[in-house]
Amino acid sequence: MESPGYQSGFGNEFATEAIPGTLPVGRNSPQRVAHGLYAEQLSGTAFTAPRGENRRSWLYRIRPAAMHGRFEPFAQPRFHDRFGEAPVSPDQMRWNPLPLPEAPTDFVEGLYTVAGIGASDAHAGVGIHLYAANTAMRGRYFYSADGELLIVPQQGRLRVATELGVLDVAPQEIVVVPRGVRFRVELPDGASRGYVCENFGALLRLPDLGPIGSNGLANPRDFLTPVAAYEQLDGGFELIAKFGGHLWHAPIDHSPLDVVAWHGNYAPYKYDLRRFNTIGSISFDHPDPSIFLVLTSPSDTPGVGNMDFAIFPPRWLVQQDTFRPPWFHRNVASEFMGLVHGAYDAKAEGFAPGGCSLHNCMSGHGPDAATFEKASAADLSKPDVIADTMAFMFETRGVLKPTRQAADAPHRQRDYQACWAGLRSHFSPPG
Ligand SMILES: O=C(O)Cc1cc(O)ccc1O
Ligand SMILES: [Fe+2]
Repeated sequence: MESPGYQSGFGNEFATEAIPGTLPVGRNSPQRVAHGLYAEQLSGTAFTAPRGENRRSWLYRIRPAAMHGRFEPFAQPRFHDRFGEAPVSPDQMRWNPLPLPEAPTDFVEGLYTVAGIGASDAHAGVGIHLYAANTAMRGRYFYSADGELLIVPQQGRLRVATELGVLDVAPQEIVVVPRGVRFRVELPDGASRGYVCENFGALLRLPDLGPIGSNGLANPRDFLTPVAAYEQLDGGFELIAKFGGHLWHAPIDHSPLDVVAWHGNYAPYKYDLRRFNTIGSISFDHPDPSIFLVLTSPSDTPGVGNMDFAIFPPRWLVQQDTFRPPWFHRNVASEFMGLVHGAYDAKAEGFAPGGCSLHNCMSGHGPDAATFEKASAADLSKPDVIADTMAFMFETRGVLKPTRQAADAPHRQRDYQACWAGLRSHFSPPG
């Protein structure tokens, strides 16, 4: 399973063979597949979804996915769908980075659920998880039947070996593993950490660009899907599934990463966030953060995301007569933020790379007191450059309910609200 080669484009009809001549020509399911392989379809949308949304792939593999032992419950109590076990407070919340483990911990063992909304069987909402891990998954494969996984590494590279090929992903890149696709994560840099959004809703897609035109934001050709790569391994392995909010494991006597060729438009992909073409105001005012949208999972209501993935990349600020950082605001949407690299322009201190914050529906937030003072006095005759930074937001239409472990976590910053305490009243009425 070497050679991360990639095919470029978003949601394309890809076709790829690790052994030339494997894909059937002009049909999907011939009586006998080349090289003695099995044909298997993997669907990511309803069979009857409109053509523009329909996603499925055909996999030509050594053994079908049906072959494994019986599933039993798998104990990993930090990774689950029990959002909001206690009443959800409207408090603004922030956490320091999840501590890296000391004992050997692989990607699945290192997953830690922070918050979420909705459920996989309602096909709406998300689960938001962190991971902190230090060892490769050995003899172990994982899939989520509950949602696609948008993984945002913050520290350490990931080698994500999937049924459809291998993706090497570094901090400031993201990877999306579709619902159902089996994979193994290796950690070439050892101790590693990051964020995961498990999307229970409609599949992530590129947003419409409206008046921006036909180019800009995340461009389709910068999304990379792996070429086919397979491993032929027999042994006493384990298949772990997240299914209905619970974890299960079954014995499997071979590697499920045994797809020799595949074609279709349902496949994992990666994207380098530094390729994002950032568009902003060149006159006045700070635009809404929707201008930073990378991917969106639409809801049934036009224009309202089930989940929006936005980033805050390096950029120039040139606006005149403008308070340039993010404004104070309350939103109908709920905002979970993480920081991959550098510092975030609304928070002078306390928002560390690897940390996260949660500003729920209608909870007031915005720049901290130090940022407000500095930006209110800044010299606007010169542009500012925001360099060396990469923050992101998972924004949902529903309230994000923290898990009990996140609400009670020792790494939660109980004094977070103090960052606004220094915002004094400057009001001086005339006369
Ligand atoms: O709260 C935040 O920091 C995220 C954010 C950034 C921005 O530029 C405008 C609105 C917004 O919610
Ligand atoms: Fe916000």
